[in-house]
Order: sequence, then C-alpha cells, then structure tokens
Amino acid sequence: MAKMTDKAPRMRAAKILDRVFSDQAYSHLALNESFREHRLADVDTRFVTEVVYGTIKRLNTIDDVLGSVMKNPLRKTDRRVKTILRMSVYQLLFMDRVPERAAIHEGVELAKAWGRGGLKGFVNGVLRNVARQGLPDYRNITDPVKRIALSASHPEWLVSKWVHAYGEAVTQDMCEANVKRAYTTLRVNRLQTDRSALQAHLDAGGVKTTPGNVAPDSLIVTEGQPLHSEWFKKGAFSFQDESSMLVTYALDPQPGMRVLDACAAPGGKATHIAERMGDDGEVLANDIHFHKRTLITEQAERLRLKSIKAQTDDATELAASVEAESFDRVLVDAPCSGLGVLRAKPDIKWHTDPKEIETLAALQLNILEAAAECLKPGGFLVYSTCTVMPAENEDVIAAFLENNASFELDDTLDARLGLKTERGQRLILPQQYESDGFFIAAMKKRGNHT
Ligand SMILES: C[S@@+](CC[C@H](N)C(=O)[O-])C[C@H]1O[C@@H](n2cnc3c(N)ncnc32)[C@H](O)[C@@H]1O
Repeated sequence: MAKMTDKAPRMRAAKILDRVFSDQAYSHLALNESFREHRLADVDTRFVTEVVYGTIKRLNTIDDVLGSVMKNPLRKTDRRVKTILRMSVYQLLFMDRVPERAAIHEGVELAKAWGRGGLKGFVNGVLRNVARQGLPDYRNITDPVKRIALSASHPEWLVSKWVHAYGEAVTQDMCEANVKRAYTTLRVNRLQTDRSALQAHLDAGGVKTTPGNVAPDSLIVTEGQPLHSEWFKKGAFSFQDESSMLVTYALDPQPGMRVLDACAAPGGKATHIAERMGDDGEVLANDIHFHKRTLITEQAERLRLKSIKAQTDDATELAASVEAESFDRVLVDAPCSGLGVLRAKPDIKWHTDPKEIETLAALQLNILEAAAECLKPGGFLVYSTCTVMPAENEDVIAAFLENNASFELDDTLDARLGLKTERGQRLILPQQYESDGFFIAAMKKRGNHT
C-alpha cells in the first residue's frame, strides 16, 4: 500500500484537529483554510469534515473510552498520538461506513506518516481494545449531569447550568441535538426570486433542497453544494440559519424606515432587513470592528442592496455617532457565547470559560442600553443572541426593563414569528426545528411614532 502523504484525507483531518485541540483554532476556519490550500475531491472533503466535526462533537465520550483502555492518562500521551487516537476512535465507534479494520489500520499508518512510527504498536493495541470493548452503556450513571456529559458529550459545567435552567429531559434532548449534523440553510432574496424558482434552479444543478421548518423563504440543503452556483454570485440567496432569519420578522421593518443594526457584521441580518424593506429606506449596519465593514458591504453588493450603510463604532457609545431617537427599528444582535450553534461550531463548548458569560452579559446590557437611546418612541427594539444561556438572554432583558421604564415587552411577537412566545420573548432550542439555538426578545418604546 502507498505511503500516506500530507494531502491524504486522514492526515488533513489530523492536522486540523491538532490545531483545534492544541492552539484553540476554530474548527470551521481551520477546515476552510485547509480546503483553500489544497482542494480535495468532494468525497474526501465530506470525509475530512465529518471526522473533524464528529471527533470534536464526541470528544468527552471518546476520551472516556480511551481512558478506560489505557494504563496512563490520556493527557500525558504524545500530542499527535492523542489526536490520532481520538479521530480513530470516532471512526471506530460512530462512523458506520468505516470498517473496523480500516479505522485501526489507517490510524497506525497515520502514526507512521506523522513521525510517530515508534508508537505504532501502542496505537494499534489501544484501537484494538476500543474495537473489542465498543461504546459503553452510560444509562446506569445515576448523576444526570455526568450521564448527559458522557453520553451526549458536553462539558459538565454546561450540562449542569442547562439542567438547572431547563431540567434533565430538555437538556438531554438539547445535547443530543448538538452532536447531530448541521444542515446548510439558504435564505431566498425575495427581491430577485422566490422559493420555488430557486429550488427548481438549484435542483437542475444537482443541489437538492427542502423548504425550511420554521422560517418563510428558507431552504434546507439536503444534497450538493450551492456555494458555486451562479445564482449565489448574482445575489438570489444567502446562507443563513432559520433561527437567525426569524430575528428580522421580529423586527418587522417596513419600506421607507430607518433601521439601526447595532452589531451587524458580517451582515446576515442587515441584508435580510434591507430585503424585507424592499431596499427602500436606510439600514445603518454598525459594528465595532473596522475590518468587518467589508464583510457587510460585500454582501450588500452581491445582493444588489443600496439601502445599507456600514459604520464602525462601539455600540456602547453610539450616542457619539448616532442621533438620539432617530430610528424606527433598532436591532441588537449581541456578541454572545454562541452556545446555541454547537452543531456547526462544536469547539465552542470545549473552549468556553464559564466566567466569560458574566463579562458578556455586562457588555450585552451596555450595548442594549446605548442602542435603545437611538429608537423613536413607538418603535420596536429587538434583542437576539445565538446562545442558550439565561444569563445572556432573559436576565439581560429583565435588567434592561428594570432600568428603562419607557420600554415594555411586545406581546404581539407571536404573530410575527408564527411561534408561541413568552410575552415577547422566545427561546428556540436546537432540538425543536433543527435550527440554531437562539433567543429573540421584542420590546416597544412607549409613546407615539412621530
Ligand atoms: C452575533 S455577531 C452579529 C451577527 C450579525 N448581526 C449577522 O447577522 O450577520 C455580533 C457582532 O458584534 C460585534 N461587536 C462586538 N462588540 C461590539 C460592540 N461593543 N459594538 C459593536 N459591535 C460589537 C462583533 O464584531 C460581531 O460581529
């Protein structure tokens, strides 16, 4: 058999995982970078993607299994060997299409090709033991936090917070949903086409889709890759998760309005807002990072939207650049811990420090208070995050309402979302519609629109 090269799919997966585990690289960025460097055949791209995401998603379970067959602790194992073992265990226990013999053999070959030939016997032995033992039955663990953390692979601190907030059954379902595959979802640009025309066009190019579960104008990709479609280049659709799309419906922008998007980059919601307004009015797309401004303007240009104006400012100090009470709608899609998007970005669950949540919550409240000043009386203020964490969601809204008597929760949100809400607030869990975990709150500023 030929020697494994640097470009071989398993070597690629190993190097990406090594960066994620040891340098805290983001998996989706490391994958994109690797594919940009050397393009792979579609089948190999799918394999590398599944091994990388799957190994990260199932890390707790994989490490537990390895711990049970190894004499020395996994943390003392050579860095490369540890990565090889983890990704091989993923293939052995979770990938039906990889035969047991292939997973073990390729793990050993990888050790030889990646400068760890001296440990090939060790790798072979550990993997054979894992294959013999199989996946443990975790159902007998009585502590629910430990049971969920091991069976559905999440850190204990996070499971513990979720069990406390939502109970055991909801947490179990949420963690199981988070280790499933994330589907790509498209948002139709209604200024250029409609959902059935886009679906037919993509279908003709071999990309299969089905209508989304909860957001109008959404399509879920079930087969193929629409990124290189001519219709994407000309702006007929964008990539966006369904939960994220719902935020614009909550905001309810109308043609001719002035809308402030306080934390706008890369522009997913700002462009949706402009589309819903028929590109008539003004969307001020603000973000703190100057380098992200081009992300917004590039999307606006691709979608042929003229009503979006990008601005760079710290949203906690908007009063310096924006006139008070001058916008009909204000959106705060706040920076957050991202714990609702673990299907697509699973490394977040291992890299998040629980202490960061408090810092984020303080920033979120500061941004919300400053952005609220820009809203006209009678206008809607929408706050959203892609996290499932009460401290960053319901608690921020409660603190805001306590300090700002001129705002009230908007209980007409149900009708705009087409979903049941808790008096103007809706938490979407990843197990409900196969979309991201998201929080959306809509508030109204008392007074009449002038
Ligand atoms: C959740 S993302 C926004 C996503 C965007 N709304 C979309 O739909 O594409 C949060 C954004 O907030 C920005 N941000 C963080 N701190 C900020 C601040 N103090 N002021 C303004 N923007 C901030 C980040 O750069 C990031 O782009």
